[in-house]
Amino acid sequence: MADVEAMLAHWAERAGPHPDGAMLPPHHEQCLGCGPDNAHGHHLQVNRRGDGVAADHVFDDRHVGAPGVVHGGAVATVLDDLSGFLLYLVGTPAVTRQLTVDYLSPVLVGVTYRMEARVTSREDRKFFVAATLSDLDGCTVATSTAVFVTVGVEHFARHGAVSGGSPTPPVADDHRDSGREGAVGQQRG
Ligand SMILES: CCCCCCCCCCCC(=O)SCCNC(=O)CCNC(=O)[C@H](O)C(C)(C)COP(=O)(O)OP(=O)(O)OC[C@H]1O[C@@H](n2cnc3c(N)ncnc32)[C@H](O)[C@@H]1OP(=O)(O)O
Repeated sequence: MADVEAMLAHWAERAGPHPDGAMLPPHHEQCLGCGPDNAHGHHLQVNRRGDGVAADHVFDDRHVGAPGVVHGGAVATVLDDLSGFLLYLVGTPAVTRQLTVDYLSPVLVGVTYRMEARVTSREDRKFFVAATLSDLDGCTVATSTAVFVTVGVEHFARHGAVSGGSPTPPVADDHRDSGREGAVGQQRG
């Protein structure tokens, strides 16, 4: 197991509070959605906007599915990752338990899209999220809903380290966590 203390420090460094409009920190440097050091990543830059989060994003040739059209998995990746920035507003680490994407129109390579996500409700350790991906004319091309489940930072320490560079390879372990985990963060709203 990676160092839980290091993971706690990683979370504490990022947890905020973050004022309205502030750019939010990446989940970690190698994150596929937002990590600045992931050569294959989307490099999302996400800001707090009121009670939600927002980002502008341009998909490139690495993300293509049908010619000129962004792969649905890439669309799901950025919607998931953007939704995962809400944990900084909720105030606790959390992971996606379910993600549902509606693909309304083709998402195009090389076009700027505006993404927004917000928490729609909370219930015990779960929070429910809605997100949209729209073009700059305001036409929504994809939407998602997600269920996030709050976890303790030890959840992340089970499978690898978060400090910069290549992630530590996972240890042989149960792929599933045992029992319910407590969240460590302060609830902020
Ligand atoms: C250091 C910081 C770095 C911070 C880094 C943050 C990174 C974020 C990155 C972006 C997001 C990601 O990619 S996250 C990575 C992808 N996601 C994951 O790896 C999660 C994999 N899943 C798990 O590990 C596990 O399912 C847990 C730990 C989340 C929970 O396990 P569990 O305790 O056994 O519980 P489980 O059966 O899964 O159910 C959890 C609750 O969800 C409910 N539930 C399940 N599906 C639904 C549903 N469709 N609608 C309503 N509720 C649902 C269940 O009823 C239950 O409610 P109730 O009984 O409680 O009422």
